[in-house]
Amino acid sequence: MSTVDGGALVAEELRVTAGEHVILDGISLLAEPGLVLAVTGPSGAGKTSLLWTLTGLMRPAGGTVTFAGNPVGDRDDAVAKGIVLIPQDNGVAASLTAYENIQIPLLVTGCPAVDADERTAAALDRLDLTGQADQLVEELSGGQQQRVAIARGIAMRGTVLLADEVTSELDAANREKVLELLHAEAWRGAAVVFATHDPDAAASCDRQLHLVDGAAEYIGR
Ligand SMILES: Nc1ncnc2c1ncn2[C@@H]1O[C@H](COP(=O)(O)OP(=O)(O)OP(=O)(O)O)[C@@H](O)[C@H]1O
Repeated sequence: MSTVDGGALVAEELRVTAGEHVILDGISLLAEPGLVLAVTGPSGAGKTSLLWTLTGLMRPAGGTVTFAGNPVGDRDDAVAKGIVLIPQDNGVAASLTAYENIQIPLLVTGCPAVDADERTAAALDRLDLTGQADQLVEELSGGQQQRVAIARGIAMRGTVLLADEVTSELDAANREKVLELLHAEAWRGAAVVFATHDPDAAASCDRQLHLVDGAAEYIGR
């Protein structure tokens, strides 16, 4: 398994708005390499908005996001810094195969073809999807599609992995497997942030940032 020379992802005093609506106010976050940070909170608490802000998809109205001490700008800048997002809606292309959904982003980000093939096969294997490699994503179940999205995110081998509700459609066995994979990503050296509704899943993480009414508190060490 390759490792990354990761830095910390740090958000300070984030204020995130949508028009007049204040989604997050004064949120600070530390995601350290080697650890899995759970972001919890009720539906609408702002978990997705927080992850989108960390990866440059939403621009904060106030506050800062830095990686390894350098400001995170737009999405392209976040990608260049190795900040990988597995989105809540999976974001997989229905008309491509499972294999293509993982391989193409690797090729687009400059991974040599031989390495892309090796990483794609390995990621499919880790999610028990080798048998579905050549199936179109639209032919897969919701849980299988979610696992393709996770395989794609893991194959990117990011410095930071932001995983948004990635166990919501999985059975208990697959949920356990995915939690193990998130911890394996941290052991590889990534800083992992996992947004979840699931208290048991959150309890398995190293630390928990709980969002309520746009504010946050840390639970755990
Ligand atoms: N583009 C937007 N325009 C207006 N309101 C928005 C926008 N994006 C998010 N919101 C609002 O911000 C709040 C937080 O939404 P967000 O999706 O971040 O919450 P969440 O904690 O991820 O919720 P869930 O657990 O249901 O996915 C919600 O009230 C939502 O309606």
